[in-house]
Amino acid sequence: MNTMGAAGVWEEATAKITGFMLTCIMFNQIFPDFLRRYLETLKDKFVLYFFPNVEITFHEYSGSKHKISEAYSLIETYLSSKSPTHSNRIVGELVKKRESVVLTMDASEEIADVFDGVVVKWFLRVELPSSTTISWGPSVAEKKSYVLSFRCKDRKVVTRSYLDYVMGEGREIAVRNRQQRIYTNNPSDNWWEYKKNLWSHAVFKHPTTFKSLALDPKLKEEIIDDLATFSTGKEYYEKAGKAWKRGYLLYGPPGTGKSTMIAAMANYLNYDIYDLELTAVGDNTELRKLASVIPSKSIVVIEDIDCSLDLSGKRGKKKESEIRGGDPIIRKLKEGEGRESKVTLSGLLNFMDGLWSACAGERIIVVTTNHVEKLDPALIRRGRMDKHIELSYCGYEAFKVLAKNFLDIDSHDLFGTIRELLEQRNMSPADVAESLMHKTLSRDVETCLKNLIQALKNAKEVETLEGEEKGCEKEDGTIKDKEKGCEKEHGSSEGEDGSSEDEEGCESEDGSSEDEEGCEKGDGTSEGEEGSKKEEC
Ligand SMILES: Nc1ncnc2c1ncn2[C@@H]1O[C@H](COP(=O)(O)OP(=O)(O)OP(=O)(O)O)[C@@H](O)[C@H]1O
Ligand SMILES: [Mg+2]
Repeated sequence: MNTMGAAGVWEEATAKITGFMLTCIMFNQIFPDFLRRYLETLKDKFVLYFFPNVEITFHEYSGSKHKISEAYSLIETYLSSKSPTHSNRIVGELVKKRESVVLTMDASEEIADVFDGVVVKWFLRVELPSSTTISWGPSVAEKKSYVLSFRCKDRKVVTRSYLDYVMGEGREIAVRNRQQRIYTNNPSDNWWEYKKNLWSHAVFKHPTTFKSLALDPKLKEEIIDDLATFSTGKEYYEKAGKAWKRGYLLYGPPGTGKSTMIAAMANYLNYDIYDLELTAVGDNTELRKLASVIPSKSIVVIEDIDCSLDLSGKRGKKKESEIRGGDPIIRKLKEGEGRESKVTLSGLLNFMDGLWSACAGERIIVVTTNHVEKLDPALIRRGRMDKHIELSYCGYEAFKVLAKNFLDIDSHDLFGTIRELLEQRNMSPADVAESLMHKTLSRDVETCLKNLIQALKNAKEVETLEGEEKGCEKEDGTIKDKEKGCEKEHGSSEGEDGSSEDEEGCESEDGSSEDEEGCEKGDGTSEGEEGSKKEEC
């Protein structure tokens, strides 16, 4: 009975479906277009009644798994301006300039927004890794996405106007609240670990500006002008068919302000700094990956490029004897540098040119070196390094800037003497700055100036010693005693009363005392022209 009944129901259902399909075919053939459209609208209303909301999802990472999606960041920034008044869980973050806390939604919280009378809701979805297997490595990063939901009937307004509005506002707020950042590349072994980021960053707060930079005023003016022309030159570069990028080569002896100038440039342009540590880059492919995620309005910095890699093709391996000798800490550091990098000169040239040509937006690359003559001409040719800037020893004009910075004075009776001494010898701005710094709470300006005079006189004396066949050699501001290995930097001898801080004897570069090597000083004091510092190596 039961079996018969089931068969009957089945037959009945089949007949009904067939009937329905035939009706649909007849409907399409018989009913006129306008009636069909009307019925379709009715169907839409029916769907809308039961499923009224549309959802659009913006994932944190889309496309490149190493780069946060621009839309996601802009939405995040936009939503930071919307106070999540009804949320119980809110995230706070300090932003620049306003120095105030901005509140944003936490995971799984909702923010409502109104645009042109249309109400929408934003929701932060965080998906934890679904894997239940036990892993000994670090956990896989969670996946975040912003979900925008709105009524189906508002689809046009949302997709055509609201989203554009959100992106535009996000951009503006980002510019207003931007915290300048300094990035450095993570070693590639850890790329999977650092939440997929190739670069890690810190907030960049460097007080240097062009005003406080001790530099010849003409050169300073020229550099500022160059940067301003570049940053406002979008149309010019487009018209000229040239990628909007500019390369600066900063070269000169240690302590002449190369790194300081980079900070001044970044502050002037309000750009982020991407400090590329070449020794941490495995090969050219990694270098390209790093380059591909650098956004516009960035300064890419390669410091001391001649020390990072041997770009002539040979790897920069330290001499065995260099590693064996010296301070144990320095030795450890030097050993650590041994990580083999396969970045080649051509890889680096591509990083500079290939990338820049391919990406839109302004970027600056700054390369610094103490030894410009060691660099391959291809690396520093115009077009790659468009502007070569030599930063040299402290001149009188640069000294005046330092005197203003450190002592807050524009003139002094001792300025004349200092001017003469500066003309006679080479002292880096770093050494001048050190001599000018207050060393006591009394903040006595005259003592500081006398310190500098003494340091300059001492430095001059050393040059005289060189002439007196003491066996010392001048090398980029460094005096070396070839026979005894006694090394001393120009201008490093200074103290409150002009006495040398180096009372025990000469110090080697790594800070180890070399008294035992036979380096001996009379009384350890610097006595200026008359009582000359007695130094016997
Ligand atoms: N031109 C300058 N103007 C102001 N301060 C300077 C200048 N040059 C050097 N200094 C001071 O000296 C210190 C060292 O300078 P900086 O690190 O910029 O030198 P550098 O040329 O990068 O040296 P290195 O070649 O060793 O990297 C800075 O902290 C800064 O205070
Ligand atoms: Mg430097």
